[in-house]
Amino acid sequence: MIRTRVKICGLTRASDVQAAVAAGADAVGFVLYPPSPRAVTAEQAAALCKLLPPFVTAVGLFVDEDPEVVAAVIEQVPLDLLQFHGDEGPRDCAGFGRRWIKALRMRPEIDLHAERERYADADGLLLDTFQPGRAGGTGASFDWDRVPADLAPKIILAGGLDAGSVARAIEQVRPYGVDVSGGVEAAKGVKDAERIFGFMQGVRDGDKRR
Ligand SMILES: O=C(O)c1ccccc1N[C@@H]1O[C@H](COP(=O)(O)O)[C@@H](O)[C@H]1O
Repeated sequence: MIRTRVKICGLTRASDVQAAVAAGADAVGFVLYPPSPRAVTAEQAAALCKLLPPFVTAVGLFVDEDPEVVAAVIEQVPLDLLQFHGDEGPRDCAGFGRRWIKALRMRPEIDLHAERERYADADGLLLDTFQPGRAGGTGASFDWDRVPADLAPKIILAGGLDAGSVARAIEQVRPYGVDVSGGVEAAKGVKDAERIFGFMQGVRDGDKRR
């Protein structure tokens, strides 16, 4: 059985990191984008990374950040993977000597095959809902029929997922991984352990059907 990998994003508290790890998350995400209500400083992210056991990936999320700032953050925070969630081009993403994924917001006109070619060196393509004026983390989903089946092994599906929808999403899209933020929160930046566990159960249910 193929196991869908899970990233829980937007963690700001030690207890939430511990809940994500206990529930079996493969990766946790720290939002290093100051305008986000889920933003953490590099100091906070470094402290939260210390709570991670081996085999759990630390992901740093950036949105059109100054490369010097990204470089300074990764000096300070032991991030395993960088997530670029803005309009960064492939060369912007590749210049840090770290593995990276590129978030693509599902604009109406997006050509995912062209984006796959453009970001051929990415370790994954994260698909998030497009809402004008929003960088991401909208809590809204998009039409999963728009994801071509041949791209699925490279796709991390995001956007409005929660315990109630993730099994269906996995069954339909068969992505490499799923990513959730708002769907496991009690309030922005405050995760809810029960919702995290419910989400992981949903992933396991989806895996039985994929
Ligand atoms: O979480 C944020 O505040 C955020 C801000 C800017 C860009 C991306 C952000 N979050 C990412 O958005 C997707 C979907 O989140 P949600 O489940 O719909 O709330 C996910 O990759 C978050 O990491």
